[in-house]
Amino acid sequence: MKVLVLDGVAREGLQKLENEPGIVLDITKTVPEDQLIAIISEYDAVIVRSATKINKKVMSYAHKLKVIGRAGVGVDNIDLDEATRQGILVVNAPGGNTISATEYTIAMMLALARNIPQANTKLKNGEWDKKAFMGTELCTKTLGIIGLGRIGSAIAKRAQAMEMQVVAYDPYIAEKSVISTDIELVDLDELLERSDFITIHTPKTKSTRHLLNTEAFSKMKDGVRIINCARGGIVDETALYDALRSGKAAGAALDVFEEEPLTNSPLFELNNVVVSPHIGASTREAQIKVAADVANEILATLKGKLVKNTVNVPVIKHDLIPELKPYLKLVERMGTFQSQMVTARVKKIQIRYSGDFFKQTDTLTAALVKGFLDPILQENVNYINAIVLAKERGIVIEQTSVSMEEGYSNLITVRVFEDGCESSVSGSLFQGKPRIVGVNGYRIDSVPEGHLLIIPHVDKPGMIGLVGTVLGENNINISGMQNSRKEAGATSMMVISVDLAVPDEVLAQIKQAEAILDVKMINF
Ligand SMILES: NC(=O)c1ccc[n+]([C@@H]2O[C@H](COP(=O)([O-])OP(=O)(O)OC[C@H]3O[C@@H](n4cnc5c(N)ncnc54)[C@H](O)[C@@H]3O)[C@@H](O)[C@H]2O)c1
Ligand SMILES: O=C(O)CC[C@@H](O)C(=O)O
Repeated sequence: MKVLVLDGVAREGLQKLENEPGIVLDITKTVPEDQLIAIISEYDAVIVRSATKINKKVMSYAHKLKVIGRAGVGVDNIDLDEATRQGILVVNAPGGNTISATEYTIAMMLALARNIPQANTKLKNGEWDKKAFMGTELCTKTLGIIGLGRIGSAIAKRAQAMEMQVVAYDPYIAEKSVISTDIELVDLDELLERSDFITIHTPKTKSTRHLLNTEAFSKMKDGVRIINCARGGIVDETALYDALRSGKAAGAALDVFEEEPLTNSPLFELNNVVVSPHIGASTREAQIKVAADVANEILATLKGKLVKNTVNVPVIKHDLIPELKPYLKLVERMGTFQSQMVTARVKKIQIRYSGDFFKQTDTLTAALVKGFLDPILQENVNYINAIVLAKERGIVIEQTSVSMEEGYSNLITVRVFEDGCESSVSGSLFQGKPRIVGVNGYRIDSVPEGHLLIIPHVDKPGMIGLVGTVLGENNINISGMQNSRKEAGATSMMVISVDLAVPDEVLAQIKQAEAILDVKMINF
């Protein structure tokens, strides 16, 4: 397996990956896109910081790529939709640089309040100018934090230690009680109206792009100071420039920009703007932590283990992995079972989870759909792209969860709706091992391994013997057999485990027998 490491990711953090037998690490600086395209096809994994763009074009050359690792939080340099479409896992290292980015933001706020960079430059240019640098205290001032996640809440703690009043806007935090009681959660307009300093700590998304635009600036206090150490483009740079020129804003500190790298901007001409080249996470500690975190994720992915910090598939909590693993196997097998039962165009797959599935039903559904599509598609289907591929084929995926039922502590039932018909399979675990416990409403108990024959037939004497004889004559050994009926004399369901795949002509021989309604062979 080959891993390409770009953008100067800290080597000290990569030791685990480097020492892993069977993994070759190529570590290099940021390379231009044409060079990346020329080499990317060799690699199973790539690790980047924020400089390299892993876009659709790069991915179209990345034939072996299984995982993209981001040594940091923001993944806006990676085309997530395309990665998902191609079944490439994207992982990141979200916590490793929180403290560094937090401390840097506080440093920027102080630099802004006290004109430290400007005073430094003037004195080094030979001017002792005490009068030019009248600053402002932070104590008692109101800090507005937009985005109260890892960094936003760490900023709040530090700002409170400096006796600032903290207000915050984060529409995804519902309860005041989940955060520090001293942080006042307000709506955006109130934050804009009340804050002396505004700092942004959201990702860049459709809803945060140009969140601070001309209209937002018009609602702010005169003399407001803006800090953006999150992502360029959350502040509209033109609107900011106008606010600084008009005196509406007294200053801005920016670590991030709409276009990066950036060496020339009207903002750089303004004396009350402090800038830096996206270095909020640039400390040795943070870089070693994010490199080590992402290396662990890459290693887990390449070794086929479950991964914690996934960006484009639902996250599985590490401590749930042992519990979840047998269910993942079960649902994948159930999906494979169902795709081989299909006789007409599939319209909908409906999954019903009864019992406690650790709130991981999205992951289980992805595994089930993977199992369903895998036998019928040429392209690589995995947990990442399975749902997207199903939707592209017009298949509706529905899932519901209910509490325990039917005597099973955990039961999963999949119904597949086809043009004019439907079929179902139920599964559960027995002593930690997957079992098929129902087919089209018939109770059975079969191990989903090897080959299963599914034979609905009229409930009358001699049917089991008939099928057993045909299989025996063709030297096919039966390793398990179940027969189930709903009522006497109606239809029964025979489920037979066989040691070998049954040839088509033998299936046809069984099928033509009187009272046999159908024969399907399911291969796992
Ligand atoms: N300058 C740097 O070098 C540097 C370093 C680390 C992180 N970052 C950036 O800092 C930002 C925050 O990182 P984090 O680790 O705290 O992320 P996080 O995911 O922990 O927190 C983000 C918060 O933003 C909130 N949010 C999302 N959309 C919002 C909206 N429309 N309005 C208000 N709040 C919204 C979320 O609810 C969440 O609480 C990210 O953009 C990250 O890329 C920059
Ligand atoms: O890696 C970097 O240099 C930037 C990191 C930061 O922007 C992040 O989102 O984690």
